[in-house]
Amino acid sequence: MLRSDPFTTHTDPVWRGRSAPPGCSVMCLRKEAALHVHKDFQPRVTCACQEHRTGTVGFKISKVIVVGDLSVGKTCLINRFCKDTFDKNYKATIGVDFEMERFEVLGVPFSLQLWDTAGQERFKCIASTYYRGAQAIIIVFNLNDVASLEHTKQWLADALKENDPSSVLLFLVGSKKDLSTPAQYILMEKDALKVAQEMKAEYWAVSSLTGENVREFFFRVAALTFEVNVLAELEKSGSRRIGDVVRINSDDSNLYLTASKKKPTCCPTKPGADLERS
Ligand SMILES: Nc1nc2c(ncn2[C@@H]2O[C@H](COP(=O)(O)OP(=O)(O)OP(=O)(O)O)[C@@H](O)[C@H]2O)c(=O)[nH]1
Repeated sequence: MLRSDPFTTHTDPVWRGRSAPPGCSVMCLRKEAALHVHKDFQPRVTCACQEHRTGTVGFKISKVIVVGDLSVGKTCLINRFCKDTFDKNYKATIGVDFEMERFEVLGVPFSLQLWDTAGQERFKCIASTYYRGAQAIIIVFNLNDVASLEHTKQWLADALKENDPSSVLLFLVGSKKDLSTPAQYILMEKDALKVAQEMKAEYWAVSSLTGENVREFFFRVAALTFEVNVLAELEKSGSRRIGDVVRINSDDSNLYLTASKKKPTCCPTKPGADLERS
């Protein structure tokens, strides 16, 4: 998320009512700001999970598509997260491929289906037939190739033709961070943030070679997608109960949260991990 002011409340549909965590004064999203770390799921969502009012969310598989120019590192990004592997040899994706990942968010099972799509022009028309029904779109560019950043707008436009722009979550991901010098990275980040702002996408910079930010990024995708699904379920069931925010402090930036420090008013606090891969 683009955060020009650390304490502003976001007004677009995804962020409405949620404040940026204190201390997050940077322009691009840092892992300290991640939802699952700071435990600022919307109160309605936390409460619904604790009261087992999440309907079919636990049985659902949410589709996430990964798009971007050829060779920007889409396959490597998914493989780093799902298999913890990295292949330095380039093998073009032909059409599409997908991986399933299971999580547990606030005690509720949740699955993501990560669709790796081909960046090569000749496979694009096959890949685009799989864009439909995505809950999140990840647009990848190479941090060392400015043209790949420029092309992200077209990738987004194509993906949005098949999806509802008002409800889909957007992520702009700069890849191959290990290949940038700090000075090069700062320059590219400036441009990337502008593009992310225009797209209303959350910006992340990752390296699949070193693994930097990869896990944090996908946990973030899972947490936000989960939250949107629970809210949709609550809308469907007409639930209007609002609970207090339950804040679970993690010792550091540890992703696995352990104990609740504050009890919500509407439901008992249940200690346990908030977001885990299973
Ligand atoms: N140094 C470095 N190289 C990377 C990184 N990610 C990917 N690569 C390399 O970049 C090349 C392309 O990676 P892929 O993941 O296959 O790219 P892709 O976007 O899936 O390509 P298409 O399938 O053609 O769309 C490979 O040689 C990878 O080893 C990274 O984080 N760091």
